[in-house]
Amino acid sequence: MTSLFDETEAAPLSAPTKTPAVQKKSAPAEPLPADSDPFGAKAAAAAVPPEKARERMAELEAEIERWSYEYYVLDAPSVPDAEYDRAWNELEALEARFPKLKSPTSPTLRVGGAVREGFRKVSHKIPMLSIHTETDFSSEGAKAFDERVRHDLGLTESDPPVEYDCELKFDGLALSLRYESGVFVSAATRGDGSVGEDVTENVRTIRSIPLKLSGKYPQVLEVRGECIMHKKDFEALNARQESEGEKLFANPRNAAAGSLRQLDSSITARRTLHFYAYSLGECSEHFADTQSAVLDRFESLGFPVAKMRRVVHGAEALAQFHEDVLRMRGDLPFEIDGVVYKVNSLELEAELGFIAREPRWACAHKYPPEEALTQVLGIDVQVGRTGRLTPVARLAPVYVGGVTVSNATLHNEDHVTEELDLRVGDTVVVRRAGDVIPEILRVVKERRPKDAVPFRMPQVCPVCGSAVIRDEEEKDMRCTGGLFCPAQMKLSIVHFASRRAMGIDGLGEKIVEMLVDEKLVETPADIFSLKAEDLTAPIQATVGTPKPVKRMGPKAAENLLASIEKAKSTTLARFIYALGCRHVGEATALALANHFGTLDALEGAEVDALLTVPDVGEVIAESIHAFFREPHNRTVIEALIHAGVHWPAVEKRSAESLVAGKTFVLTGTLPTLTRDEAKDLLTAQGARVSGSVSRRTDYVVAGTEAGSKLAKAEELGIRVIGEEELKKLLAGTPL
Ligand SMILES: NC(=O)c1ccc[n+]([C@@H]2O[C@H](COP(=O)([O-])OP(=O)(O)OC[C@H]3O[C@@H](n4cnc5c(N)ncnc54)[C@H](O)[C@@H]3O)[C@@H](O)[C@H]2O)c1
Ligand SMILES: [Zn+2]
Repeated sequence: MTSLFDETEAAPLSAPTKTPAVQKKSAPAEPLPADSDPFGAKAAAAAVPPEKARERMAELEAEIERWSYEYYVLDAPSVPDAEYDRAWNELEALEARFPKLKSPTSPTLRVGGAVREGFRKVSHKIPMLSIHTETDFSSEGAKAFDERVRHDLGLTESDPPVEYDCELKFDGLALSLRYESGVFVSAATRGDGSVGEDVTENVRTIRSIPLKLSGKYPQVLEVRGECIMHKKDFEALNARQESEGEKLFANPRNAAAGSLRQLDSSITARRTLHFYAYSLGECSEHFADTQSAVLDRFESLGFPVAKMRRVVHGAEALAQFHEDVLRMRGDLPFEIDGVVYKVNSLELEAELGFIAREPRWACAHKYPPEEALTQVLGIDVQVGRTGRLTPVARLAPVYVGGVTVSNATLHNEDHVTEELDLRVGDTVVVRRAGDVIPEILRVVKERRPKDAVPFRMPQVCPVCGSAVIRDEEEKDMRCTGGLFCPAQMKLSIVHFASRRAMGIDGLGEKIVEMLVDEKLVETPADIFSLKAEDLTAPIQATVGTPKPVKRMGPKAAENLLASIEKAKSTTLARFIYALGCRHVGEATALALANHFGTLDALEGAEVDALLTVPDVGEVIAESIHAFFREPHNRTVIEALIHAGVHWPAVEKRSAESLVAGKTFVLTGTLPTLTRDEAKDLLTAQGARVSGSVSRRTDYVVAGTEAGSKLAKAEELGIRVIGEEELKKLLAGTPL
């Protein structure tokens, strides 16, 4: 059982469901399986009637061209990668189905982007290619690649497994660094694969790139790798951009690309970029025999190479790497979108060669996308255990982060209306990374339907109908029906019964959970009408439970009833604290009791009157006022008093507290109060609490094991009191 006090509110988001293994062809809106066709792109391609194929292919080409331009040239994608990949996969599937219709300028034949104006062009003697992506996110992706390699190499089942080098697939942009006589001379982006942009001056500002090589190096050496921005640098950059009113970057990849492809290298210098080497370009001599040896040599020459890499044999070990990396993905300082498998022997690589834009000896095995597009069908409001109202977006089911997601939390009203400007009907980018609750990153405004409805938070609690107030400090809306609202009942009762509130021994979390679930207790007042039979009866057997379980043993029930009886006799301060009004801690409850003297006076107090109580500010006054204005709460309070809860009359005194302005020193262990609790109670009434005893000390409060402070007090003749006397002072009784 998770604790009732879990910080995370019980926003009962239906847990994302694992996608079914079988795909239902009839309903295209259904979530699609993670298998070979995660986005349904292939199914979509198969559904295109032949006479519509040409049109659809042209449409997809145009879309991909536009998105590529935004991504590679402007570094500002308008759609998540998954949306791009879906279009790409559909186009590829259509081209396979209708090879005659394939355009000679199809994006599937090209690598990446173009050279941005303003940059000098650089030709790559050895082209910088793309990598074939396995569309199957499961272990099948690794198997498919291994099978293809074995087939292409003409291997049979009796041949041994192929040796591979496994690496991370960095999500950044590819760079080629050129060294002559061991000195860095130039750097270029991939561009369209054969012509890239000269970014030499910008790359010089990346600290982890050596400007001079150490050890034995070839005369000419091109080191290729990925330029990336670490996650924390990305967040810092976006925070800075925001505070300066500049545009925000969609993700670390675009931030890295945007920072590197600056015409003014002083801007690049202000951004923290990193580089990881992963392949060899032009080289004036034999460099190594295997891909893993290439990386080892890069390392010894002073290049950063990712630690996480592995030489393995066969498909199963590839899949194992994929799985192992996924588990540590969240802990990496940078983003990856998958892993890369490469045939380790460079001789075999040469034998395998290339097709179109891709080498046949490597593949990218990606992870399910963490971002996807979907539509907001509605915004529901849920009530958490502390009464907080949380808007939750109901989404058209979408495959993201490896599961099908159908809702996302929206935090609070400002988040919906101001930060996101989200309306029902909007198309949004949803993100789900690791086990984190899905969230909406942004709205695709261009796709907003005309009739999209702005969101308003309800004025009453959707669970219990009590009034809702807004906590300006926390920007949260809360249900004020704390004593009545079923959503809050478990926590309310645990608090009500707690040691420092009504002090009902034996009414802990587990029992409260049972009492509320069994509907024996619906408000705190019901506690006082519990009977022994209620407590000892068997729990309603639910389907599947083998035998009925007793709610409680007879002895425990008897003890609980006795402590409930005893708790009826309390103090006004404890009672006020037990009501669990938001922001009213023990110290405030005591101040309220002393100030108003009776519950009636407190219940009837207006905000202005509440503000005159020491330590009660605007937020607390509003909260108290709203709490007692809520008729549901007053009904429960009446029922409590009717049940026999009572307290001795409080001697109404002037606002002047006996401890105000006095200096206290706390030492040793007090019987019931912790040091912090005692301190809070004192400071709430305007006392000072000091750490050391001096002539200016008025009282030393000593518990057991009091040490040197007690001795000092005696030496200086300062009054020493215990917890009982402290409580008397706090309650306004002179000693
Ligand atoms: N959102 C959009 O609008 C949009 C537009 C265009 C492209 N994209 C994204 O870009 C992808 C296609 O980009 P691509 O053609 O550059 O292919 P790619 O990024 O899928 O794979 C090739 C690239 O991987 C990188 N890489 C990272 N680690 C590597 C390693 N260890 N070894 C070798 N290479 C490594 C290199 O930069 C290489 O150029 C798409 O799948 C899509 O996700 C998105
Ligand atoms: Zn409520």
